[in-house]
Amino acid sequence: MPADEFKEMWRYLETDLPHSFRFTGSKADALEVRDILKSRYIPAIKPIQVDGQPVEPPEPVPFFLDELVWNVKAHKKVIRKYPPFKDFQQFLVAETASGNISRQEIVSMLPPIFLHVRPGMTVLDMCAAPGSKSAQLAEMIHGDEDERVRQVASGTSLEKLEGAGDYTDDGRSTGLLIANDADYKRSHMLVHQVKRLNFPNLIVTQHDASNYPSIKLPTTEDQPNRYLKFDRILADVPCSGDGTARKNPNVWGKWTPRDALGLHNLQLRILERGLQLLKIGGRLVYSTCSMHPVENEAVIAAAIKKCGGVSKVQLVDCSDEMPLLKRRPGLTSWKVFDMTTVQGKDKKAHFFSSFEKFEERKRIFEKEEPGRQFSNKIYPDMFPPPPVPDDERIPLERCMRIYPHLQNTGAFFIAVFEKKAELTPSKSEPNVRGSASKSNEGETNINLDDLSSPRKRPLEDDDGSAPPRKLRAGATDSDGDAITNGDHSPVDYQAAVNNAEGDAVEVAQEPAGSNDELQPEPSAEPESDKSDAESSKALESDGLSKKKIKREDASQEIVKRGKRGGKSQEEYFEYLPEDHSAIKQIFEFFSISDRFPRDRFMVKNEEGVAVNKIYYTSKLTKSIVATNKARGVKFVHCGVAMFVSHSIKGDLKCPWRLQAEGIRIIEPWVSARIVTCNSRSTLHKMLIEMFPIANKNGCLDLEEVGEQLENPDLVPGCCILKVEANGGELGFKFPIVLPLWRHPGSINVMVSKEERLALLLRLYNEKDPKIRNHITDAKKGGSA
Ligand SMILES: C[S@@+](CC[C@H](N)C(=O)[O-])C[C@H]1O[C@@H](n2cnc3c(N)ncnc32)[C@H](O)[C@@H]1O
Repeated sequence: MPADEFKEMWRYLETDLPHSFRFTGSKADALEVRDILKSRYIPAIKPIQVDGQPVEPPEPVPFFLDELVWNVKAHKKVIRKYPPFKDFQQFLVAETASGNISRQEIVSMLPPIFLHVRPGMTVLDMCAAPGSKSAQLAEMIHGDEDERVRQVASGTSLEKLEGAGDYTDDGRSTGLLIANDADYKRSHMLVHQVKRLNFPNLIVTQHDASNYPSIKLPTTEDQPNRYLKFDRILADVPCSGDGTARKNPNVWGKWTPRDALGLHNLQLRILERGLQLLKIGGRLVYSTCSMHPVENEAVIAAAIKKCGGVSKVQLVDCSDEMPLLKRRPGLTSWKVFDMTTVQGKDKKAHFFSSFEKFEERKRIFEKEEPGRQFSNKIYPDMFPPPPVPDDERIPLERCMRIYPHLQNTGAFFIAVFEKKAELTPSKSEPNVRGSASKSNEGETNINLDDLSSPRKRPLEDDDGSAPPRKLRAGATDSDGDAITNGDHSPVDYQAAVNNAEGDAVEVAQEPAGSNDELQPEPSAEPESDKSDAESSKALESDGLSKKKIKREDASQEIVKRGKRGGKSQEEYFEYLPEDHSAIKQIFEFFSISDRFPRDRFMVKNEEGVAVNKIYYTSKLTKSIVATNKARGVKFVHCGVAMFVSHSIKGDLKCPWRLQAEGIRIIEPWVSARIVTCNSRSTLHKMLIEMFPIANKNGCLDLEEVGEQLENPDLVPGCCILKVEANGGELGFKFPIVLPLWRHPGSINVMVSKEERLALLLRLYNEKDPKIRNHITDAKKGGSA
């Protein structure tokens, strides 16, 4: 990078990163919420002036389509001070809670876009926690299936619906996302994040990605041993995180060159495993939030070499993709940087352009300065690949480097691969350890029994050290060396880089370092089953006490045990037979079409008893979970909660109610117990009232909803409250479907407080603090 540009980059690195967010969910929903931002909040913010100068209102980021990604540059003091900004902030918080907005760094949104995921594809996210990119991938697999299912269920033939992607499951996407993370706590953060998506084509696993198990597919007559290969793979690997310095200022104090040296091998093994698991013709994106070539181009070059060269895997030239995204080409030459000390002091930086030069310098030091030690993690493949004939050359310039100054973002590295042929296993395969073996087609078959053995930790590195767990948090030096680098000014750094080969450069005194984690993480608490608690509160609100359920949902117990032990615990995923009495009862009560599959319902207890909750998964999810759970694949999560059981006082024809999470999946196929609402004021009444509301013979007039409740066939139990898109006087563009509990003389809407607040704000711009407090403060007895 030219010196002037480097200074410019440094200037940006020293400034705060603008906040950014993305509209999420199905495209139609995302566009609607975006339009509320554009029509309600932006015009109110635009006239604000600070010290006579107009403020910068939130604005869409130009290289993302459809204005679905926005930047907020205004300072937080301004946001706190001015009411239109405060309103906007309230909207952001509410929509984030209800899953329509996701706060995410701009650069972090890029890797999934370069994957070109379409509905129907099988996708693996190898290092997925906390899950922001998994959410993007899930949305892409989902496509516009909500709309398609609606049309198919109302009689349109599937063939008539055009569009890219496989929706042959009666309008539903046939695709699958497997989101994986090696870390127990982080994998539960991931579950928390992806659960909000209510996406049945999703599995969360907890494995070391560098040894990711081969996933078996159900046997067929001619193919007894079939393994899943993925159409798309994201390897957003653990990295030293220097690209996040704007967001995580602690990077300045904690970063050391050894972070990258310690991570290179793990990154390489993860990438290699990803390329093995990829279909021929499939795409893999490798990404880091680091600018360090040892974690980036060096990993890319080494992986291609180990996989058999450019005839097997190619780097894709993406220069015509996202044309408005400013980027720099990948590096083709670089130096490897280490920092040495003697007894923790006398810090010196060394740069090497080849492994030979490094070894030479090491030998000199061994003789002349025996106390001074280099990292023992410098390997030949960390250096630029040597010159080769043109047809073997790896075009590293096709990698993409996003620097902070190019468009006021964090830094990121992205490389896109396409697999051209089965891989040639390299002789010294570094990513296959222990009992892994090679099949004929370059597939690594891992003996899962070995992996689950406590004696043989699959996460261990060559030297027995576990891979870094605190990722992007300036991975602690794997040599146990406590060095942190100094406060490099651009001049120091440049001087060091330009210095003669391997010569030591004194590095400025390090500032008082902070021991804070670099990246504040969301709560690492394992996910608890909130909706169960919600549902019991809802019932208590009826004055109906929940009978003691004899058995807890086993998964809750497991989560609690897991929390105590901090270790992975077994989860249960038991599918119910399609003629199970509970399924039969539910299908009859709600008059659910026979076209809706009955064989994909699952419970999460060891005995497979439908006692508390019934979950729904996609077909492929079911076949993968059922085929692999006994093979030792660690499934952490799958399934969308669809039915919840209540034992309440009084006779109920059907004790099962539809759960808010799953209602949109099944509603198009339901033809009984639907209550429609086309009045703004009635819907408003139902949303602001936390307690059961009486029908028109009682204290509140529920207009046409009240009339529907007069129908004697609508016996107590769960109903669906339905507001059609663009229906009646409402003018809402959203179709709304919510679970509604019908009591003998009253009803209540069964959604969480957060969702209720978000709906009121979105649909009615309801900001009345009395109403909001009434909902927020509702204790037991409210339906939220
Ligand atoms: C850069 S973060 C991933 C961020 C994530 N893709 C997102 O966008 O939210 C890297 C993740 O890799 C995980 N990790 C570290 N070592 C791993 C390994 N050997 N296998 C799988 N995951 C690993 C960490 O727990 C961490 O959550």
